Amino acid sequence: MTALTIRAVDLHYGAAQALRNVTIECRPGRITAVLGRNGVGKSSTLRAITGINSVSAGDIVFDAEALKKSPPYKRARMGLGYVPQGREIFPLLTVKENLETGYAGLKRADRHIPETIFTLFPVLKSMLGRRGGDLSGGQQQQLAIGRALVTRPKVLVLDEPTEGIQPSIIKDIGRALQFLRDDMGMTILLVEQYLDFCREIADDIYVMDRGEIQHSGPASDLDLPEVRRHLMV
Ligand SMILES: Nc1ncnc2c1ncn2[C@@H]1O[C@H](COP(=O)(O)OP(=O)(O)OP(=O)(O)O)[C@@H](O)[C@H]1O
Repeated sequence: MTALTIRAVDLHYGAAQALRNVTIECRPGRITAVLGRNGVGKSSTLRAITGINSVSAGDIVFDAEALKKSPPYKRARMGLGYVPQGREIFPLLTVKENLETGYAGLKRADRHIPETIFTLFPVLKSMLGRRGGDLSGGQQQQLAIGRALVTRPKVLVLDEPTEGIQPSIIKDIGRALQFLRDDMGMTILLVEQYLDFCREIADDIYVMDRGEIQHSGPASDLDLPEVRRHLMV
């Protein structure tokens, strides 16, 4: 099982500072959730982890190795899977072809779609030949998670997996993430605005406000009024 640590990270967009001294410990084989309103820096945190955005201070430590300036494709090859906000499905490719885009960093022998993906999300199997753009938002989210799983990640990071999705599919996604943690030992980090979802599935919860971590602790022991105060606009 693999640990992921975000250590004292600052991130700037030009002169504007989006992250200030952000430290997050993702324990191996656990689900960590970062909660926060729109625009507080959740996506920036994940883009710093994946290497899409460079940090101006601090580092990301993956499996005891500091990633420094390692580019996104190398991080993916090390076992970092990413499910971006808005899903970023290729609308004109079929479901199967979307899944196969996950093959890029894999050895030839590993270039197949693990059956687990269809066990977790049976709808993908029945829609393999359909275009990504024809799927509902919830089905696209399942496809985006499936595509990340094709890369055989050790650590999976997800950007607002419940955004704009109907409750029954949110439940399916929650169950899938718990299965990946409990049965596959995966380390999972998700950023969210939806408190109840995080309380249900996460082991550790961090609360972010204005680019800083304001609060953190085990999900079983949350100071709910304090968390809600940070989530209110
Ligand atoms: N590419 C960019 N250039 C300049 N500023 C940016 C850029 N991306 C984000 N920001 C700013 O950085 C801050 C943090 O944005 P970020 O997207 O990380 O927040 P978020 O918590 O993920 O919000 P959301 O839920 O809306 O995605 C915001 O003030 C945002 O306007």
